[in-house]
Amino acid sequence: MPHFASNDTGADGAEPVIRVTGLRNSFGEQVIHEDLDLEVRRGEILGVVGGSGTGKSVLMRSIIGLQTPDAGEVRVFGEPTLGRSEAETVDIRKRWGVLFQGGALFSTLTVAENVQVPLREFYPDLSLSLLDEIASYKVVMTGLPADAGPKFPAELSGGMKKRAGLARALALDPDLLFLDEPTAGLDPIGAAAFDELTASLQKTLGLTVFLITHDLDTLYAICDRVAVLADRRVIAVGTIPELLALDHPWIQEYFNGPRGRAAVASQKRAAEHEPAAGRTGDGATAAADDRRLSGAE
Ligand SMILES: Nc1ncnc2c1ncn2[C@@H]1O[C@H](COP(=O)(O)OP(=O)(O)OP(=O)(O)O)[C@@H](O)[C@H]1O
Repeated sequence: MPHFASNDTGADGAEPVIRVTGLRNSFGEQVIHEDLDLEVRRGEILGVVGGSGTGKSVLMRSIIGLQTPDAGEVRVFGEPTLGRSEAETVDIRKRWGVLFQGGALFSTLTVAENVQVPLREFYPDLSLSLLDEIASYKVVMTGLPADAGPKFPAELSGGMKKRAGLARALALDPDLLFLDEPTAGLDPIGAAAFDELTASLQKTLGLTVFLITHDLDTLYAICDRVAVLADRRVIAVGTIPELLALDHPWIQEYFNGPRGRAAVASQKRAAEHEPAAGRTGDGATAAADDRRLSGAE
């Protein structure tokens, strides 16, 4: 069950899990974010979109403390995270998991050892047998075959690597999950399977998910709301119908362009023909998806 600090639930019970206010990031002369605000609500999957280089990953890195902004405030679970030491934020960092772009697995470690990295970092006294047990559980939870644990990343397909990265992100039973372009590089069937896994885990584990993506199918299939980055800030946040009602050229081009129309058509087909196996399914097809993933990549 997600747990929250006493001060992170407002009077309406909807205090955001992440609140970014007035964020500014720059690299030399290049200003990436200026006065950026964003809130991520408890229990939602928030998709984060924007053109290449608009600063989606830098935003995520600012939230998780890998990038020090020039200005602004970041609160996670109601606690400020900027300007605080690793020791001061350890209780917050334990409560999130991150799947970096490309999986970012350590190539010299097995899948099981990769999953154990955050466990060893935050719980150095865990016994080897418990580490193994938790890793095995997380591997299976993400739809990988049980024998994937002793394998090295180089022995895995692209889809399996993503699942291994997800297993590592879930190692600490987080409340909050960051996914940076999780379906990039996957074929459409593998991407659909990964979306379904994300939605299923989000629901089962009660996760809040911050999901950076370029994949319109993912947005339509599993995101509750979408935040749009442009002009150095978040220009809009809302459901896709809410965004479509806005008269912003990038938003209109993005959602109503050929790829956007194809994503809508694909959603309609899935709803008409395969309601249980569409990209918002309940995970019942995970085994079949996994077989396809393994075979397809
Ligand atoms: N460590 C860094 N040093 C200098 N510039 C950086 C650094 N990290 C990111 N940038 C620059 O910041 C900008 C935003 O990068 P970021 O990776 O956040 O974009 P993005 O929106 O995630 O892009 P994409 O969709 O292509 O992944 C880019 O112009 C990038 O070159």
